[in-house]
Amino acid sequence: MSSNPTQISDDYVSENRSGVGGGISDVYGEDLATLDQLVTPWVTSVASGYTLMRDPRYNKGLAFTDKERDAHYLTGLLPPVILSQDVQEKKMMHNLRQYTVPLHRYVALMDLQERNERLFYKLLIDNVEELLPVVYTPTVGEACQKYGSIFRRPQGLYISLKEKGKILEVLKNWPQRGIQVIVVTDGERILGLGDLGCQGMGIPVGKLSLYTALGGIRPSACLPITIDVGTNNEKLLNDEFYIGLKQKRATGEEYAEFLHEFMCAVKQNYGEKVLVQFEDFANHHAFELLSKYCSSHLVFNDDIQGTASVVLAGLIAAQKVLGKSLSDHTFLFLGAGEAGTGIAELIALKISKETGTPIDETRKKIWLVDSKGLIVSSRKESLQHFKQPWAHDHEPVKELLGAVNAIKPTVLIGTSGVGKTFTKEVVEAMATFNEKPLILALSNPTSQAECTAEEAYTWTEGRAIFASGSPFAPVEYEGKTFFPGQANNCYIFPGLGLGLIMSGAIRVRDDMLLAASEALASQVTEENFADGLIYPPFTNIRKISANIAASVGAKTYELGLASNLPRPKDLVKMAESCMYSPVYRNFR
Ligand SMILES: NC(=O)C1=CN([C@@H]2O[C@H](COP(=O)(O)OP(=O)(O)OC[C@H]3O[C@@H](n4cnc5c(N)ncnc54)[C@H](OP(=O)(O)O)[C@@H]3O)[C@@H](O)[C@H]2O)C=CC1
Ligand SMILES: CC(=O)C(=O)O
Ligand SMILES: [Mg+2]
Repeated sequence: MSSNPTQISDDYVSENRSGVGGGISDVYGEDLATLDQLVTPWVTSVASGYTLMRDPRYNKGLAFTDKERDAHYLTGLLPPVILSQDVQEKKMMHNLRQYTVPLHRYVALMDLQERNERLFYKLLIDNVEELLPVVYTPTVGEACQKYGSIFRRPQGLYISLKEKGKILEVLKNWPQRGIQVIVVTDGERILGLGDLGCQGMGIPVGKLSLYTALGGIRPSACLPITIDVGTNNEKLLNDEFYIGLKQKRATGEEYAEFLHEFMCAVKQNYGEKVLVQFEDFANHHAFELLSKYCSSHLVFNDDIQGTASVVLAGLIAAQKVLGKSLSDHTFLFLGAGEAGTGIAELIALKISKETGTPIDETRKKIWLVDSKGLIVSSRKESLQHFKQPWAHDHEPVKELLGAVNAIKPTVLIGTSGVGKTFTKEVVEAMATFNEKPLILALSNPTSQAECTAEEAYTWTEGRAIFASGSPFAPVEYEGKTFFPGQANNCYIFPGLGLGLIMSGAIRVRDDMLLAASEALASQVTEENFADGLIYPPFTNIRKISANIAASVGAKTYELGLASNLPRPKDLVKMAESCMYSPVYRNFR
């Protein structure tokens, strides 16, 4: 073999391409690359000493034992004390609690994730109720808004228009190979905060940390991606610290072609079974992307489908408190976009399956209001396609209050992204014709919630059943404590993803979402109901996720869409055994 490295590389490629590989296939797919396609030269080495301490996957900080310090050239690089992971956790939680500004906690947690991954996940798992609002909504929203200035080390993969024609190569730059879940955004509708362009990266990073902490997916199998096609946010375009492309968003053919290149590259690089979760795309792309790729890829839109599944779960659970079946309700939504119409459609499907009524009929119990008022048949021609099934016969109504008084809903759901829209009059109206009005203020972050928990309870004199997208603290009203629930898709996507992965699913179907809803609803206990909750607390979320995964897995096998055969007998056990544990490993 030549000593010229280029020559070696060429020999290697041509040898492999000729198929003389000793029967061993190239798992990285580089055999399939054309000769003129550039490949990344991967090197695998054993980390020790300083490099080991700087690798977040293996770093244990002061928890390295004397034996490990000796064997891995760490002696002297650390102070002499040896701390257990539990003591490290206690210390880190103590440090975090010193910060009074939530964003400072966020930055400290991101630093920890980059320094010591296992400790980060142990903290998150053991203190989920306390830390969820930091790594996720509401704080992640503020983090995205200020991403340019808090940005230290890049996380995730940035794919911008500059990489057009080379997306496959960019994917190959990511250091991990066995990717199982990708969360991708183009940053155009970040929570209810609008277009944050490239700074939306906080969302895929946060969602994937929940895939690991709540659903047990290995961190190395998770890939956060931000597609940067520009931004229409003038403030960002004029910000000298903005981290993304300073140009207006690509649209039309240019956008579609770029996304198509991305989806093809993902499948080529990671195969058929990688789950792609679309997150926080604007609705003018979200519905189209989902319908375009749902029959060729394992794709899932969290805002449309995950939100639908979590809300349906709450409604199924609420049947016990309200003594009413789903078909007895009348639903009114403020907001007719991804979340609103996604939820509406899954409710209609569930009622249709339960009662045997055609879905066109079950839709008639569901009404939606958008920025122009109640969606009614006289508006049909001018409506976006995802709103059209909800255009029922009714005279036009401009305002929410008018719609509430006209429709008299039993359930009011906010998915508008606009805060304070469930006014006192609206909530009081709900309380006049419902003994127990069910009010869901789903918009995130907290600043965009349609009403607060306190408002919901006081304006209904303590009769509301309330849940919100971002968490609210318990409320004292007339000597009684009310516990607001959190209706957020993070109850669903980690368990759903685990179920899809463990069964080797190749497609996502509505029946899997329904299975996830039933599984989540079945986890609400009598004690939770007594507290006024329609969702179980997050403290047991890994157990909940295992149950959701088992139900989704069972449905995947039933539908013939599972590729991990034969089907394991006990799917809950299977799910639990698949889950990542953040406990430190011992090094030889
Ligand atoms: N809790 C959870 O798990 C989730 C919460 N969400 C939250 O839901 C919100 C909406 O998300 P999404 O559905 O994706 O967004 P979309 O942009 O797809 O939809 C927003 C909808 O709200 C309507 N709207 C906007 N302003 C008003 C207003 N002043 N009065 C009445 N309607 C209005 C829009 O009307 P028009 O069509 O006329 O423009 C549109 O129909 C966001 O805040 C998001 O964070 C989303 C997913 C999950
Ligand atoms: C929770 C979520 O996905 C959203 O607000 O967009
Ligand atoms: Mg979202």
